[in-house]
Amino acid sequence: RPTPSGAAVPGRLATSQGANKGKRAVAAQPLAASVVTETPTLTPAIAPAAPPAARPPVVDAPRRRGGGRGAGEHAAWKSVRQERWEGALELEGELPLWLDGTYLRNGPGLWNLGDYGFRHLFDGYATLVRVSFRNGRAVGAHRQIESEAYKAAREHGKVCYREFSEVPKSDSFLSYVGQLASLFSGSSLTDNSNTGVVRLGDGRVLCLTETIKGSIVVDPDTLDTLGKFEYTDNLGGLIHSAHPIVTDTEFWTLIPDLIRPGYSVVRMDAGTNERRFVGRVDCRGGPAPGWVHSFPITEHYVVVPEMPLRYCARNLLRAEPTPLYKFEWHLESGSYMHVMCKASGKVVASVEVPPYVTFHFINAYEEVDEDGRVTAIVADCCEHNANTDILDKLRLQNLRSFTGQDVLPDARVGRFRIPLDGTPFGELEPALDPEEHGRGMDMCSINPAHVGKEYRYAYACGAHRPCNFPNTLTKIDLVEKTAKNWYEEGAVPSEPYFVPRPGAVEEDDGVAISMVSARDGSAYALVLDAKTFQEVARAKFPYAMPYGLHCCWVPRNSNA
Ligand SMILES: CC1=C(/C=C/C(C)=C/C=C/C(C)=C/C=C/C=C(C)/C=C/C=O)C(C)(C)CCC1
Ligand SMILES: [Fe+2]
Repeated sequence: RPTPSGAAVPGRLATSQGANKGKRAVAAQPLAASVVTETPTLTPAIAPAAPPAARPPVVDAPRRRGGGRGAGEHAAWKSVRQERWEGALELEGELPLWLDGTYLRNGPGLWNLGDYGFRHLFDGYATLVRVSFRNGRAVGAHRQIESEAYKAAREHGKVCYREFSEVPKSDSFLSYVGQLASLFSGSSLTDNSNTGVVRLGDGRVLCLTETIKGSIVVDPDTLDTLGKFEYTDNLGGLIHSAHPIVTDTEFWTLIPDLIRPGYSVVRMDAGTNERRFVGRVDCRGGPAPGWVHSFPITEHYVVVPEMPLRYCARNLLRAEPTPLYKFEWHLESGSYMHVMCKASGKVVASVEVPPYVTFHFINAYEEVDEDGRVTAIVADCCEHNANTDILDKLRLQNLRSFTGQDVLPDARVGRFRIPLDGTPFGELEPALDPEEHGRGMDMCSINPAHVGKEYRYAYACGAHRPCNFPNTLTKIDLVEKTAKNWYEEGAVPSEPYFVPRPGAVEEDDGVAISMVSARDGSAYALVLDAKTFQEVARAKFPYAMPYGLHCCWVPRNSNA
């Protein structure tokens, strides 16, 4: 059945119009009636292509369908029920009039294929959420990203590409051999771009995951999938950091080399599709590079982390997930931080540091002496006390079965100090007492004007214990070493994304926006005054929204 923009949504879809009827909803611009393309209650979010009996079994072991409407299961961990929606949002509070643009949030919002439920949070097919703010009003929308992986799953009713923990099930030995061959070429890896979303300096908006082929261009207004972002260089590689550093003029990323353990540091100018090789970092430990989900830069340097949680080619090939999925823990291999000069591509420091586990770097900056010489690099991250347990805690079964016990592993703001004077060791210490943010710490943002520079404030998810997942929003003051926390019983907030007020001078002059999935099944975009960390408004979606990961901000007419 065609949706308003003409896209076909498969199968048994009821189109209910006027989802906001009877509510105090205000549209930013006259909109056609808001449209929900919704599946009937309790049906899978994607319909299998044929009745299950007519097809070979797609599960290796019976698994209760996840994402159902079971009592006690939080809406944050249930699949989004509609392919797409758009409409005016009901407002509580007053939005600042200067807030003029679109907040985008990406994340794995669909964890079911028919009766088959995925295992891990990171497996879900990408759901892109938009909240556009104008004249004190808000319009919301969401849409599934049309990756090849998602389209194939929708068509065949089964996993067709290698996801974070899910792999296609071979129905014959021949197809198994075919899958192995395709793995080496990278063609069986997913392009399900469910992790990040960034606005490039030239205005294009990219959704990303860790496969290079999973870089997908979307339209920030319609949420249409516009196509693959084709890198026109010959740098090759299958995977890269899910979090490039993007500024108005450039894009930096890391490409791990799994054959000859190391990383290529590459840079792409805004307005082009061509990455250029800047330099290479050889790993100090083995047998493979450490996982580089993200990394930080400073004004003159790129910081390349090498943590003992390392990629594992064997695990990439496995048919069943291992305890650490595509990775392995190699404590004996050591933990390192490398620093590369952006201009020369030379490695200017490579130090051993205490063991660490991090997915998200917060920021980095240069420490200078009284003569203006750079003496050290300071790099901050959300650090999981060198404990990989967090990956297991993010299995959907664990997320859905909160019993009131405090099971979220402790995390902190880990501050590395990397001396540039040839000293072989670097330091890693907490930047503030982790009790300030409930010993939960991940999904961070900062004022974009401070990327690579000294900074004072970071916004992240923290914990109000007992909990099984970060359940607060926290504003960290790295100078005072204190935190301000937002908490609402039963709420699961996503990354608080800092949006500066145009013309702002102070670092925390702006708002922090987070999408919250509430316990009662409602969902809203929460707007906090970044200075006071008090709520200024919430814009409510008329349906439940699953948890999501990372965000970006597209100012209005930023391309005009
Ligand atoms: C690793 C490979 C792949 C997929 C990687 C993906 C989808 C990684 C996603 C990582 C994320 C979202 C990390 C977020 C961490 C958040 C934490 C720890 C929050 C903690 C709260 O306290 C494939 C693309 C599937 C294939 C190649 C290898
Ligand atoms: Fe991430």
